[in-house]
Amino acid sequence: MQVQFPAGHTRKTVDVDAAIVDLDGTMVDTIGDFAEAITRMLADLQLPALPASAVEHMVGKGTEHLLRSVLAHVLQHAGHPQAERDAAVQALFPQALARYEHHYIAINGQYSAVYDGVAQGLQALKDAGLRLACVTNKPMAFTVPLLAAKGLEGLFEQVFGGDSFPRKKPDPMPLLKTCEALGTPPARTLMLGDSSNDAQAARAAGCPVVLVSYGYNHGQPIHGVDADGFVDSLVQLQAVLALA
Ligand SMILES: O=C(O)COP(=O)(O)O
Ligand SMILES: [Mg+2]
Repeated sequence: MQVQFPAGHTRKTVDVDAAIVDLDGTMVDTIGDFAEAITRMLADLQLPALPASAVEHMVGKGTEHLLRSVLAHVLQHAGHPQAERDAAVQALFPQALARYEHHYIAINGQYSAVYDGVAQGLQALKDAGLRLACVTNKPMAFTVPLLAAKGLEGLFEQVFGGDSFPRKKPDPMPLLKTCEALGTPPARTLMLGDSSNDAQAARAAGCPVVLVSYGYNHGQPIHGVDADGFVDSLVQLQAVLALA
């Protein structure tokens, strides 16, 4: 299958055999799940609540990064002096992680929704002969039940989470290991994601990359990210990908 990258970018066409698809912000809008698990965790630790709007900017780099960002934000707004904040985050982290994991597993998928066009767009790729893998920074214990709850698990030959390999996106390792598992060369394996994390991992791995415009990009405009193309819905991939 050939990918014709959309106009407005350096136009090029590449042949691809597979696609690696990100989860949070690309397939499922999970901010509600993150916000709910964080709210319950902070209540357990008797810390002030975090506005849901702050969560979106902290998602995408895995659980540890998320919880450290949440704790630092909450302590800062509680007037905790900067000099002591890192030590306080460090001290609170183990309990925060345990309570967060407990709550996340309990509510996983209940406050989240599959974006429009995801199932249809990915099924069209499969029907055109592309092999599909899911690669997320979300831990596997959250990823597998979420894909199942949203009816997406059957689309993927391989699923890897943030704890599947020693390094997470934006490191290229998860994409390179997935290409190995699929048996497809990186240059013929398209990355579909929603953030600079996905794009940087793809560039470093040598994978072509298309980003969705609707996800979470750490609070930055997505069109500023170095990528080969952008789509507003995964159904638009049908126009971007030409059957070869
Ligand atoms: O950071 C996370 O938990 C998940 O992020 P991703 O699915 O966008 O990789
Ligand atoms: Mg994402």
